[in-house]
Amino acid sequence: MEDDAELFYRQLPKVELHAHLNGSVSVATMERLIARKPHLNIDHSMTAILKGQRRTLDECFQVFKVIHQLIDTEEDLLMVTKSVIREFAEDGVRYLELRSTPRADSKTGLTKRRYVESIIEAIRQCKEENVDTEVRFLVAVDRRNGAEVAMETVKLAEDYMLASDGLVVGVDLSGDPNVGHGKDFLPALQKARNCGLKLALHMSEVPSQKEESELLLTLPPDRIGHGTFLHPEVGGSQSLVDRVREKNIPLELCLTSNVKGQTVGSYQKHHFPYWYQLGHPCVLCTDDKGVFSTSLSMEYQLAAATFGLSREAVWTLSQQAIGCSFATDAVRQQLQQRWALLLPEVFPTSSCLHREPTALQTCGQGL
Ligand SMILES: CNc1ncnc2c1ncn2[C@@H]1O[C@H](COP(=O)(O)O)[C@@H](O)[C@H]1O
Ligand SMILES: [Zn+2]
Repeated sequence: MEDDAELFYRQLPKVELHAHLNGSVSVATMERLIARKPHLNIDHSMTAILKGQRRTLDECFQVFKVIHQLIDTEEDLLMVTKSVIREFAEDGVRYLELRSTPRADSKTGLTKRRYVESIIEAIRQCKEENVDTEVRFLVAVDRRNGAEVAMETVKLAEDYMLASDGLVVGVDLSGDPNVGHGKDFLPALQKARNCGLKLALHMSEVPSQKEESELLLTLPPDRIGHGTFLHPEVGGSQSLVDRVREKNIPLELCLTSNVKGQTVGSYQKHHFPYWYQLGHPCVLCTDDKGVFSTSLSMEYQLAAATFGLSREAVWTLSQQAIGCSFATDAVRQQLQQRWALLLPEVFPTSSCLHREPTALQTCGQGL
């Protein structure tokens, strides 16, 4: 049975800005994939990290390798993408930016182009089927594949930005942070920027990336993934923090991912409050809801419980995420209207709407 808090967090309209497609596959969908490919001898313990379990970041990347074996045809991609979109919508996500690394597979005939097209097709089908969430796509550059592939990926993203009716909106830089150096990707990322693609870059996910982060900030990125080790208290620097603040670059923060992947020691030690207290734009995200066995509702609930956020503060947090999205102004406006309409539904009877004007002002902030 869903308790009152769970209901609140699920009903809360939410924006998901940091979700890797293949990391977001649910147990139910995994079951279907495993049944399709029994010869691979894969079981669930190899595709997800359950409650209370931890893995090193290295081990997390092994999990992705297993998942990639299960998703290697256009048909798999279409099915997986549609399921992931539906699950986010069921969890109350009303705007979703999915990201994924184009892969080719000579055994199945999958090409990088067909990879991207399958995802675009899934997004279109969900729209036709009235799945209640607006979806955009970021094409991911995997740092493990080097500079040349990064440039090809950006070209692919550029082509589909023009050929997808605005569904492809940006480029992500991700992959094992201990592999490769950001400087190798600067030309590709600069090219992406110049042709109008937005940049969402994983930065300072591990402590050794300080110099790389300084370099990537010169672009600058439009959003930062994790940014776990940017601030001086954890070995980053004040000048990094100052630059992120000057440019007002939103942070995509993924609590469960960071704790389960052991880049952060505990929920209490997460960098969310550091940035939140500065009034810096922070967006709660899942990263890999399948691999880390989480949902965006759970992430909001966890952040509220760990850092003592009121429901009004949680509402403001979810609403501010609209402004951090890569959607057009028109879509952002529609989302703002949607949030305004949903406010009384999420805060019934005892809501801030019915309280003293001061509470109303706090609650309606930015509407
Ligand atoms: C845990 N923290 C993380 N840090 C860096 N990159 C990550 C990641 N989680 C996922 N990815 C990136 O996303 C890919 C899986 O989705 P796609 O196959 O692209 O859909 C991973 O292989 C990795 O490159
Ligand atoms: Zn990520």
